[in-house]
Amino acid sequence: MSAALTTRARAKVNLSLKVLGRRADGYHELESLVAFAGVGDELTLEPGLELGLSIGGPLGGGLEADERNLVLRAARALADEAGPLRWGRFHLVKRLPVASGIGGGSADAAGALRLLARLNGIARGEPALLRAAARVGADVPVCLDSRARVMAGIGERLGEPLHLPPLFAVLVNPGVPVETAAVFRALGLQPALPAVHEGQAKPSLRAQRSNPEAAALDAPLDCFAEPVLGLAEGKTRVLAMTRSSVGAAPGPTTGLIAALAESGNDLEAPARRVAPVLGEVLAVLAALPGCRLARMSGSGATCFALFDDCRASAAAAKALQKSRPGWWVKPTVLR
Ligand SMILES: C[C@@](CO)(OP(=O)(O)O)[C@H](O)COP(=O)(O)OP(=O)(O)OC[C@H]1O[C@@H](n2ccc(N)nc2=O)[C@H](O)[C@@H]1O
Ligand SMILES: Nc1ncnc2c1ncn2[C@@H]1O[C@H](COP(=O)(O)OP(=O)(O)O)[C@@H](O)[C@H]1O
Repeated sequence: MSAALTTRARAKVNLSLKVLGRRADGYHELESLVAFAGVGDELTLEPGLELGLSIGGPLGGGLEADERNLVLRAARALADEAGPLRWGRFHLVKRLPVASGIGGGSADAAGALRLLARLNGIARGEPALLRAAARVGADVPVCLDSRARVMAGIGERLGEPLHLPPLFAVLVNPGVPVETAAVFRALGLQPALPAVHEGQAKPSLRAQRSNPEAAALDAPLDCFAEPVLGLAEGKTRVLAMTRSSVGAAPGPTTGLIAALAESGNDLEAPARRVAPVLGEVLAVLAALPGCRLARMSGSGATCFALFDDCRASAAAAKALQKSRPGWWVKPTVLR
């Protein structure tokens, strides 16, 4: 019997998130600069004949270890894509809040795929692995190797890994689970009509928008155009951002934060309608001494604050743990 295999399922943080439009199937086209935190869940695979899952950890309480769990869904998806697998029993130590915009479940699914790939000698770039990831959830592909990059499409188009300067952050969750689908619904974009004939006039995204917030979104691209957003374009913009940050005084971290301040998260406003406590979280973070940027990750409700150095982020986390004992507060470095 082989020894147990272990992996870390790191929290994903959407440093910026732009919604470009809604596809005919209802999913939304995004462009997001994603980074990963030092904090995460832990996943172990004990090789054996049966596929199984047990869950522990401080935040594992409300999570069922049944076939709906993303760990088992990922295992089944890989078996569908790659054929019969050697498998075993997973144990998940849940440290990330559930349904919180930092992709804990997606990271667990990606971790399960990595462990099964190791056990079965499946290479990291194997198409079956990537297909299985995309089948399980929009955020799973980017969590496969958990490196900072631009993610586009609905999450299946990934830019090259980026070497961002370290971002000293505090992650905060007020303990209110937020369903991703509810936030996208609250954005209020109508699905695009499917394109029937080549060359046919294509309805603009602007025309689809059914509320003022959505209308305020800047949509330079038509969702029928392929690619919706050349990943190269997104990548160039991020590289320009990090490059300009390198030259900016006093350091790359500060420069990157300044560049990020010019972007935003298009899901923040609809998420605030779904979970009004977000307004309070963001205000509290913005008022922390040394906070350079306060923003929501993904569809919420986890928010992050960025600081110039780790002393400032550690002090802010300490103050927050004291003043808001009911909130989940984690100082971490995003990379
Ligand atoms: C918004 C993001 C940003 O990174 O993060 P989270 O807030 O979930 O962490 C992701 O796109 C979420 O990815 P993930 O959580 O894997 O989404 P899925 O399970 O595939 O989809 C959940 C639901 O969200 C909606 N959805 C999701 C992704 C997307 N690009 N467009 C959508 O409209 C769909 O209604 C879908 O049924
Ligand atoms: N292993 C898992 N960890 C977290 N959530 C899971 C897991 N398996 C299934 N889920 C379900 O997936 C949904 C998304 O969870 P999660 O990835 O934590 O949030 P988000 O997509 O907002 O980042 C939740 O509704 C949760 O019930």
